[in-house]
Amino acid sequence: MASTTRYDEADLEVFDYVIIGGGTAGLTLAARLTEDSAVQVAVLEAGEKRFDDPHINIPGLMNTLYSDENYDWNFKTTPQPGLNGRTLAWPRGKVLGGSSAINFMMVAHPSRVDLDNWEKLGNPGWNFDTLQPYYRKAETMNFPSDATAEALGTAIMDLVLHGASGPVQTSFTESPGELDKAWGRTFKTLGLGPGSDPRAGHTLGGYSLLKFMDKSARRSHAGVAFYEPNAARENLTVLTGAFVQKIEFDTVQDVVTATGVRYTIEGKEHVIRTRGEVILAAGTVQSPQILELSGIGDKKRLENLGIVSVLDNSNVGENLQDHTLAGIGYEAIDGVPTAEMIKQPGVLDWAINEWATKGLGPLSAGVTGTAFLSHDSLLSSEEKLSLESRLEEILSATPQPTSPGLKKQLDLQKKTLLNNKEADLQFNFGATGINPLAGNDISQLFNHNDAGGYAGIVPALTHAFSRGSIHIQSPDPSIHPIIDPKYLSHPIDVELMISGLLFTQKLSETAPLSTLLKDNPLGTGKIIQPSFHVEGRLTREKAEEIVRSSMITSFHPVGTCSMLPREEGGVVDDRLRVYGVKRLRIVDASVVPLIVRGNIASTVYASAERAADIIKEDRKAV
Ligand SMILES: Cc1cc2nc3c(=O)[nH]c(=O)nc-3n(C[C@H](O)[C@H](O)[C@H](O)COP(=O)(O)OP(=O)(O)OC[C@H]3O[C@@H](n4cnc5c(N)ncnc54)[C@H](O)[C@@H]3O)c2cc1C
Repeated sequence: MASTTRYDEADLEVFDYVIIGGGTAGLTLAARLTEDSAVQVAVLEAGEKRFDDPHINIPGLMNTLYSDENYDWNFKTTPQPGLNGRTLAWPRGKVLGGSSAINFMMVAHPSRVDLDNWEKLGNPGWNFDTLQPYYRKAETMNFPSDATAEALGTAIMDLVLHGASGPVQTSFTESPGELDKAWGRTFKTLGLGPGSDPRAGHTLGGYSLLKFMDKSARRSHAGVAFYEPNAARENLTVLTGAFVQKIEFDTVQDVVTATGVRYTIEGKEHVIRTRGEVILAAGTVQSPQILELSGIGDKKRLENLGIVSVLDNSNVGENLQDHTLAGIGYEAIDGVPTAEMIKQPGVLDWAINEWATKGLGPLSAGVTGTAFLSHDSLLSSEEKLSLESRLEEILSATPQPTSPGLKKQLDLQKKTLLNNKEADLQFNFGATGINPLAGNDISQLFNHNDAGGYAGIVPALTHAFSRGSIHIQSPDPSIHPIIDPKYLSHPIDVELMISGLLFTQKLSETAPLSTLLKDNPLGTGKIIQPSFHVEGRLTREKAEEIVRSSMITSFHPVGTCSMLPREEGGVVDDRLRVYGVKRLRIVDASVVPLIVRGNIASTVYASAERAADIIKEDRKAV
C-alpha cells in the first residue's frame, strides 16, 4: 500500500506546479514554492516515505541501502571498455528525499572557478557570487563541541560562509577515532593544510568534513529537511508510490505546451493536470528518460522506438559527466578503531545503542575526511615535471571535440587542470577497508574478507574529461535506460586517477597517519589491504591495474539535460526552461552543464533554491 497524501483527490485538482520527483531538488522546490499559500503544488515520487528508517537515518548503515529496491533504483551501466569491460552499479535514491536519503552524507563545495564556468558557458547569472547565498539559505551548520573542534581542527570554519537557519542540517561527527583525527594533521605535515573554510571558493588541502546530519547524528535529507516541516501545508500534495510514465502536452499550431503528467500508482494509471508548469526533478538518469518517453529528444532515436516525436533535440541524454573513485585500504595497527570492529560479536548492538542514545559511536562516522588537491601538489618535483609534460602531451594528442559546445567545456577544463590553484583530485577518507570487487553492488563496498582493520584512502576525479550518455531503449517506462558513462575514455582521466592512487601511498607514509598504520615487514612501506594484491610498493603500472579493475562511480552524474545554449548542447536555458516547449522546466543535477569539484548535493540544493526564486519571479511577471 503506497503511503500517499490525497492521491485519490489529486486527479480532480488542477495544480500551479506539478513536480516530477520528490528528491533533493524536487522537495527543495516544493517547499519554497508553497511558501505562497495561493500556489498549489503537487509532487509525484515513485519511492515511499521512510523517515523513521534506521538504514537511512544511521550514517554507518548507508551500505545497507544499495541494491535494495526499497531505497535504490538499481541502475547499471553498460560494460565499460576502460574498466576491463566491467558493468557498474549506479545507485539512485528511490524514496521520498531521493538520492539525498541514500548518499554518503559528505558536504563539499565547488570552487569559484567551477561555478563561474557555468556562466562562461552561456548561462548569465549562474556564477559563484549568485549561488553562494543559496548554499547558505539551504543550510544550518551545527558547530562541533570544543573537544571535537580541537580534535578535528575545525577552526578554519567561517560562520559567515555557512547557513544558520536553513532546513538542511550539517554537523561533524562527535566520535572521531584516532584515524579520523590524524587525517587533517597529515596534510598539515605535508604543508597541505587548508588555509580557509572549504566554502571560501579557493580552498585546497585536507580536512575533516561536515556531514549532512543533525546534532544527534541523524541523516538530514531533503525529505526530513524540506518536506516534513511543511507536510501540513494545505497547498502541498505529495504522492508517494507514484511512478511517472510521461509528460502530457497540447500542441496548437506547432506550439507545444506541457499540461500534465501521466503516472501509475499501485498499477492504476492517472493523469495530474497543471494550469502552470510541469517541473522535471527526476535526477540525471530519469529526467532525460522521462523527456524521451514523452517525445522530447533525438527524433530518429525516438521514432525507432515507436515514440511520436514532440520536439527534436538530440542534446537530451548527452554530455553525461561523473566523478569516479578508486581507493586502497592500508592496515591499521592493532587497537586503532576501524569499521571492521563491527564484525566482532555484540559490537553492532552496542554501536546502534550509542548512536540512538547519544548520537555517538562508530555508526555516527562513515566518511570523515576529504582533501582537494591540484596535481601540482601530489608529487615530487621530478614526478611533477614528468606528469605535467605527459598532461600537455596527452592534451595535444587527444582528438579535439567536433561539437563547439563540448570544445568550450573542455577548453575551460584544460585551464582548470593547468591552474595549480584548482583541484584535480579529491581524496576521501574513512576508517574502513574497501572491497575492490564491489563495483557491481555498492552494498558490498565496505565488506571485505581481509583480516584486520583498515584506513581507506580514496582518490576521485574532480573534473572528468570523459563524456557519456543516457538514453531510453524502450517506450516502456519500467525498462531502465542505457547508461554509458564511457569512463576513462579520455586518457587524462586515467593519468590523474593513477597519480591519485600513488599519492595515497605517500599519505600512508606521512605522520601522524603513518604512525597508525602497519609497516610491511619487507621494509616496503605500509601494508596495503591484501585484496588489492600489491606486492612491494605501488607503481604506476600497478596503480593503473587497480584503477581499471576496481574504479567505480563516485555517484555524482550530471549534465544529461544541460543548461547551455541549445546550439552548444543545451536542453534548458538559463531559466531552466526546456527549449521549444512551454511550461516545462528541469531542476535537478541533470542541468549542471560542467561538473564541479567534490560531492554535489550541496550544489543541487543551492541550484534548486535559486531555481525557486527564478520560478517565483517568472510567476510574478506573467
Ligand atoms: C550512493 C550515493 C552516494 C552519494 N554521496 C554523496 C555525498 O556524500 N555527498 C554529496 O554531496 N552527494 C552525494 N551523492 C550525490 C547526490 O546525493 C545527488 O547528486 C543528488 O542528491 C541528486 O539530486 P537530484 O535532485 O538531482 O536527484 P534525486 O535526489 O535522486 O531525486 C530524483 C527523485 O526523482 C524520483 N523519480 C525518478 N524517476 C521517477 C519517476 N519516473 N516517477 C516518479 N519519481 C521518479 C526518484 O525516486 C528520486 O526521489 C551521492 C549519491 C549517491 C546515489
